Amino acid sequence: MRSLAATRRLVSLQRRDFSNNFRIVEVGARDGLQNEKNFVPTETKLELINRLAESGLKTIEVTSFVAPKWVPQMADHKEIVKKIRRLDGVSYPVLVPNLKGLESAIATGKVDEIALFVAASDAFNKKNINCTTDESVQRAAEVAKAALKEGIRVRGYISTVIGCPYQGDTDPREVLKLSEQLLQMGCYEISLGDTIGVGTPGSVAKLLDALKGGVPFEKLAVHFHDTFGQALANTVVSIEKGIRVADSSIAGLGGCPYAKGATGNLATEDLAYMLNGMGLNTGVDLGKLVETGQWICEKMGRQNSSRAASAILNKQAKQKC
Ligand SMILES: CC(C)(COP(=O)([O-])OP(=O)([O-])OC[C@H]1O[C@@H](n2cnc3c(N)ncnc32)[C@H](O)[C@@H]1OP(=O)([O-])[O-])[C@@H](O)C(=O)NCCC(=O)NCCSC(=O)C[C@@](C)(O)CC(=O)[O-]
Repeated sequence: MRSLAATRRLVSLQRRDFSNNFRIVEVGARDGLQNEKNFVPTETKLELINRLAESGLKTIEVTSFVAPKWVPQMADHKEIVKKIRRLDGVSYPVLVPNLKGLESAIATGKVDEIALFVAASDAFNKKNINCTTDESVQRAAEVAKAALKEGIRVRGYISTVIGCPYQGDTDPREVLKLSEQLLQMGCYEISLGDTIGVGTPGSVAKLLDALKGGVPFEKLAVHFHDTFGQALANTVVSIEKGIRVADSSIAGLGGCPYAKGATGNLATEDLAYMLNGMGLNTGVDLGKLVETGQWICEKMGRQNSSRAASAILNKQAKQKC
């Protein structure tokens, strides 16, 4: 017979959904590259996506169907979705800002999942997608409706959930309202974006507590940028609160073109290393991730921002000597 204390512990764990499975949503090919000034050749992007899939990642955001005038790096979106080597069991979503983007994505005949995005700040929405928050919700609703009609799965992003570069701190109640609206539109998951990486375990806990009760946590993901070096700590807090999905970017690539000073996302290698250590199952091969991260950094002539990758590569180099 189980003791009363053990039963209480089990019930409490079940309530908080402490499942051992954790899904990493890889956003390096989109969020990671969109801010790069020099155009990354399409062939390099394709090889990056194919390598990421081979490392065991199950969701890889591959590009965005935004206006090339706004983000020239993503102008090869059609070619990308047509030429990826698709693996069974892997989803390859694309970011879509409006109906025009959705129509282009559908025309490729290859898109079965999209991601919509709105921000919890009028000022950021205006800079990023040239409309107010209310207009962005209306736009997102139209896109979601049209996508779902075509049998396309829809994920939703909320940006600036902690702070906005133009407006300051974000009120968690605004994030709650937007989350409910995105769920009503039919988004299967909401990714909470700390776009400029200002969050701390304190502010992230406050946000998640404000969402508790209003949004099912199994429908939430977190998307941390690492500007202040808080992304891993913020992820741990989110895990403690019951979240089991996080977005990250290989080698910590990235930054938002409309959020000056924001650095890349949490590095996928750092996230995978930490989750392994916490006994959470991601299904990814850390060694392959590290190779891919280093490969893309060498291709782009940039430094690898993953601390775990640098440590692993240093150790390997020493062993060779
Ligand atoms: C939304 C718009 C298009 C509005 O931009 P706009 O200028 O207001 O749009 P418009 O409807 O007036 O059209 C202007 C021109 O763009 C064209 N156009 C219009 N739409 C499209 C389209 N889909 N694809 C291709 N072309 C398009 C349209 O046809 C027209 O062409 P013209 O007649 O001048 O030749 C623009 O502001 C835009 O593309 N913004 C995207 C900015 C962006 O990509 N930001 C980064 C992604 S969000 C992010 O990174 C945050 C996230 C998700 O990662 C989470 C986090 O970290 O918080």
